[in-house]
Amino acid sequence: MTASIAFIGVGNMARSIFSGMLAGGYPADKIIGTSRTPEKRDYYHEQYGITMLAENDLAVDQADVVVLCVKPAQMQSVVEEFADHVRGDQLFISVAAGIELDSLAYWLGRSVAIVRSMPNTPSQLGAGMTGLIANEHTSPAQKTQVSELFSSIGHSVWVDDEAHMHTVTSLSGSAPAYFFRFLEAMIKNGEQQGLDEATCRALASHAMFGAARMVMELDEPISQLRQNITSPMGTTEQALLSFEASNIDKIVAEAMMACVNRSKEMAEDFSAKKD
Ligand SMILES: NC(=O)C1=CN([C@@H]2O[C@H](COP(=O)(O)OP(=O)(O)OC[C@H]3O[C@@H](n4cnc5c(N)ncnc54)[C@H](OP(=O)(O)O)[C@@H]3O)[C@@H](O)[C@H]2O)C=CC1
Ligand SMILES: O=C(O)[C@@H]1CCC=N1
Repeated sequence: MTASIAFIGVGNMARSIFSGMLAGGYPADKIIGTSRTPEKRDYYHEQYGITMLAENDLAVDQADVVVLCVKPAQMQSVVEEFADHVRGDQLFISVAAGIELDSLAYWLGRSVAIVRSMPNTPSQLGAGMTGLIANEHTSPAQKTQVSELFSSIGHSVWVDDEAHMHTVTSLSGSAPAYFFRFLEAMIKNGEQQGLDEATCRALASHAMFGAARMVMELDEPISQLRQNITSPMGTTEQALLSFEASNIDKIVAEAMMACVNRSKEMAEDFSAKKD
């Protein structure tokens, strides 16, 4: 039987997940979303055909699976408000950065299956990547259910140590934004060289897409794929030398560690253990 799934907080990430699910054939009448904003409720209902509710507790009452999609700072108050409605047979999935399984369990107030996930927005195109970790109350069947859900909108990996979720955030959750920023810089320079924005966008994004496909589909070291483009005394070599002169490894490592450190800070700031 198809599970009823409630998304608590319909924003960018929830929309990315359920629109990917709908595109993959998940029935709209099995998806519930919540929002405090009447216009958003009307819009999402009309646009996607899903049920939209103002009350989180009513959504929880009707759901087999509850996906927690509010901002980390809002998670405690949102969860505590509906905690009285939680049933032991439900499965909770959080997408929030930094929020730990123990904190979620504490706020939910009972022994229940909880999966912490770190998805990303390409999920809306079925091209997502999600890191997952489950608490001790999650059964193998529930883990399979979660794998199937995230596989329907892309790929997923389970990690065995919750600390690795910070790394997952820096490698895939936040990473689409790094690549958007890189593309923005490339397009800006292409325009400065005289090409129009649309042409620059097409050229650079297809280069990024093709490169990503080569990495995923060819069984070759990435360094080899790079060298195959880099003719001695050619153009690519000059571009790469420029990156090295700016110490690209250091730039990227600093950005990723800034992401990881913020994720750790959020875990500390929004931990139930601080109550
Ligand atoms: N964006 C991304 O790429 C990723 C985000 N995440 C995680 O996803 C979560 C959501 O992020 P994102 O989607 O970007 O944020 P958004 O601000 O886009 O979405 C959060 C939504 O929560 C709703 N909300 C807030 N309070 C309540 C409430 N009491 N009841 C019901 N709904 C509520 C808001 O809608 P309204 O005000 O209308 O109620 C808002 O649209 C975060 O925890 C983030 O860490 C994880 C991976 C990637
Ligand atoms: O920026 C954030 O905090 C969220 C988590 C990963 C992507 N967006």
